[in-house]
Amino acid sequence: MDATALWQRYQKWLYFHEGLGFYLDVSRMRFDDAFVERLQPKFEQAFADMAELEKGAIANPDENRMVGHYWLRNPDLAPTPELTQEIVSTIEQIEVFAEKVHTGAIHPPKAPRFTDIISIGIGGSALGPQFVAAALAPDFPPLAIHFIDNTDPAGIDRVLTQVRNRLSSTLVLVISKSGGTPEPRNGMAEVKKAYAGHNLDFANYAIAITMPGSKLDEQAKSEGWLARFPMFDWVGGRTSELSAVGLVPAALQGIDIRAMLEGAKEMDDATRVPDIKNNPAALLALSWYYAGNGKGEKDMVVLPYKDSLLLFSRYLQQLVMESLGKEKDKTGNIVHQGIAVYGNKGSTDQHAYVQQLREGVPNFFATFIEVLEDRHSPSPEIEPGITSGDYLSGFLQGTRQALYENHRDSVTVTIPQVNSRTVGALIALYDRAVGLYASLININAYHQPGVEAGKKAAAEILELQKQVVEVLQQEKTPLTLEEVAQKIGATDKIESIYLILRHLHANGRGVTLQGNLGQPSSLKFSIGG
Ligand SMILES: O=P(O)(O)OC[C@H]1O[C@H](O)[C@H](O)[C@@H](O)[C@@H]1O
Repeated sequence: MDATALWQRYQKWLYFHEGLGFYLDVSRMRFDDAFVERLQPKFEQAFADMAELEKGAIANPDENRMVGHYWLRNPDLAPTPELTQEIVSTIEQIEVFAEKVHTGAIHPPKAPRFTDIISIGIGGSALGPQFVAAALAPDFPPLAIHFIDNTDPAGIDRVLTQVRNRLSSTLVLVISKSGGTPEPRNGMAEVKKAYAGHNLDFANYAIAITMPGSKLDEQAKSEGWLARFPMFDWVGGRTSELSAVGLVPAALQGIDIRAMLEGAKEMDDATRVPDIKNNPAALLALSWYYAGNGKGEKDMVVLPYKDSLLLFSRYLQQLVMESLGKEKDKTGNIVHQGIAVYGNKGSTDQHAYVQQLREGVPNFFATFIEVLEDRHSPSPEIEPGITSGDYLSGFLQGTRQALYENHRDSVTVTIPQVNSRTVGALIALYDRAVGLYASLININAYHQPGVEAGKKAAAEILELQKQVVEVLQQEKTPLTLEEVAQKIGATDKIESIYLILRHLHANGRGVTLQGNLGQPSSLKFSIGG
């Protein structure tokens, strides 16, 4: 396509939202009108599915749940007045609480103000708060946030070390929808011990964000924690940023949560329009379908040209891959769907893997995120007439062009600046794009059956560990792996037993071994003695 035709195509497909100052350019995806025509019936179905979902249909039948994250930013849409009230009052509660923490009306027992937050959560209970903190927290927030999003002891130590001198003025958010996920449970248990070690009563510092009645909720209630905020059954973890999960940490950091909700609501209104060309989420879903042939054949590389949006790709990774990565479609056919998502930021990534994008395996399409405002103040010139921001902008254009010339397609999302409204809008845009795309390919985007397998296997390993330790504690003489396995009747688990013992040995857990480390079958293990 020559330059004139491409410019025509650019203008033909450019989407602009005036209220948000938001643009979407899909001109560099090479679909033609016939393709759009062909997808039209699927889109009609997708728009209808979304309308049903928003009205409160059981859109997640496998878990028998409604899917209501859109109601969070427009509570009047909720299917019952009770739900509307619940949403409205939770937001008010969050604002009042944050205000009291900021003014010192709520303060730690031995200090006038809270200074820091340790936020404990994983998956959807971490990625949104992390993304939003990096994108929107002021340079000097009223409370500085630190995340524990794993059960890695060294990671936990790192956070506890960062706040070691301020533990007595550090709030702890424990965020878990289910209230039973092992990682945050472990993080909480360790942090609680750290507070006890400093003679601080954890309950005076701890806040639970979880479904009412969950294990975590019960614990918070019985121990009299500082506060509890509800997470609703009908909000999935990966779409929970605009529920208490994201709003509590954001409000505490001084982020304008009303503006985030407003931006999301405006984008929800725009993406409800049942017309592909005038609906930015539909244009994204169309582009994804085109790129990957409706089968995820191409990966989505997300490249925001703005440091503060670095974590957007990670946030999207869960949203897209956990929602779309499914073995079966809704009819039960084996489909192995999904779209792989990765990326960090431009122009940084141009000096890392963009070489492969331009010349290597053509197994991706790019999503550029452009921010029009370089910085809040005027930029100095670093060459006559040229600023650093001009470079950033030039690099984005250059990479988009270089990829296109080599038959690598891209979409470009443009926002005027990174602020609470535009971040809310981005979250809503992708929520809807995922929902629409899921309808196009006929899968349930709102469950995650595959996650359970790993959890179950891990639980079995921990059970096996207890048995292994018990056997070795009873034995007087060192045992080989085979002997251990035989004694517990698990000869098929010999490799697991080896890995368990190697880990215990490396951590001074009383396991001694003799033999050749490079030949596991030569090893003999004992405990104590
Ligand atoms: O918030 P939680 O219930 O602790 O869940 C945390 C995360 O873990 C699960 O394994 C799910 O796959 C995620 O969708 C979820 O966000």
